This record gives sequence, structure tokens and C-alpha cells, in this order.
Amino acid sequence: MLVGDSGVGKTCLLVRFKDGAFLAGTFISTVGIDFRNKVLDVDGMKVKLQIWDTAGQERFRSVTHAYYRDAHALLLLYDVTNKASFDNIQAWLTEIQDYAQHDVVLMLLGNKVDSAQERVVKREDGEKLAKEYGLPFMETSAKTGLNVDLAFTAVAKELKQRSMKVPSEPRFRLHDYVKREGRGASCCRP
Ligand SMILES: Nc1nc2c(ncn2[C@@H]2O[C@H](COP(=O)(O)OP(=O)(O)OP(=O)(O)O)[C@@H](O)[C@H]2O)c(=O)[nH]1
Repeated sequence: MLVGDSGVGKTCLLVRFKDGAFLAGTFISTVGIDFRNKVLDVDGMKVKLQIWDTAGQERFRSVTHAYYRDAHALLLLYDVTNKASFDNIQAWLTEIQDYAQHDVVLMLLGNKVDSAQERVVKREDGEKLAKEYGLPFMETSAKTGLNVDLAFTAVAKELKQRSMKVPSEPRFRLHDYVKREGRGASCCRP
């Protein structure tokens, strides 16, 4: 799920990743929520990502809250040419803490780095904030495509790894079940 202030470039980042194109021109703000699928090859395995693009505008906040719970990963964006969007990251993190799964994969992205002249948030500031919260961090450009595939692929890799991990403490063990049911446990031991 892509989250962050309105206008930071969430839709453009997704379109760049999905179609390899840049939506130049008039800014059409997302209404509510939208999604696109993309299948990625991660180390020889096909990983299907369903990517939800949320509206950054405050008035849609209650809609997006409902989607956090089911998100496995969040890309949290700010715009390097917009200081307020960077300052609001703290508030977004609070929101994520309140509504998302506690183990959600989270990455911080500073978008629009192609606009060097208008940049007001330094790379080091993004790095510092990410370090403070223990988050992976990248600077991206939906316009040039810089680091866009890299960011989504990093998330897909992490999700794939997690999905393949064998839980260290299985929630359900046949042996315990057999004992509880009063049947001879020995017959079911390997
Ligand atoms: N220069 C530059 N402009 C960008 C980039 N990404 C997005 N934009 C522009 O920023 C504006 C907002 O982009 P969107 O992707 O619609 O922003 P959003 O975060 O989805 O906004 P909401 O839907 O309101 O939440 C558009 O005019 C885009 O063309 C980028 O990487 N570089």
C-alpha cells in the first residue's frame, strides 16, 4: 500500500512501476483508493503484488484506515520538494502504528529527486529520519524512474522471504492434539 501526503507522487510511482510511464501534466488527486497488480520475478519465483494506491487527502483518511489492517507492506512517501510532506512523516508513522499490522514491511521513500532546483529536503535528513525509526530508505523519481523498480523489488523480496519462513513455534502440533483427544499418542509419532 502506498501512503503519504497528497501530491507526493504515489499514483505516479505506481504508474511508473506498472507501466514504465510518467503521468506528466495536470495533477488528478486520487479519490478514495485504487489498486493495480504486477507480477515480479524474484530470484526465479513469480511474486504477484497487489498494490493499493491511497488518497493522501485528509478527507479520505477514514477510507484508507480500513485498508491498513490487510496490508503486508507499506511504502511511505514524502516529496523532497515539499517540506510539509516530510514533516508529516511522523504523523503518518503514528497512523501506521495505530492501524497497520505490527509486523508490516515498511519503507520510507523521498520522491521527486529529479527536481534538484526545488529540493528542500536533503538526502541526509531522509536518511536520519529513517535511521531513527529503523526503516529502509530510498530516494526515488517517478519522472525518471530512479530507484522505482528497486524499491518495489526490495519489498517483494522481503515479502517472499517472510512467506517462505517456517514458523519457529508451530501454532498447531498434531502430537498435542492427539494427546488432548485421548487417543494413543504413540501411533502418531513419526
Ligand atoms: N518532478 C516530478 N513530479 C512528480 C513526480 N511524481 C509525481 N509528480 C507530480 O506530482 C503531482 C502529484 O502526483 P500524484 O502521483 O498524483 O500524487 P499522489 O501522491 O498520488 O496524490 P493524491 O492522489 O492526492 O494522494 C503530479 O503533478 C505529478 O506529475 C516525480 O517523481 N517528479
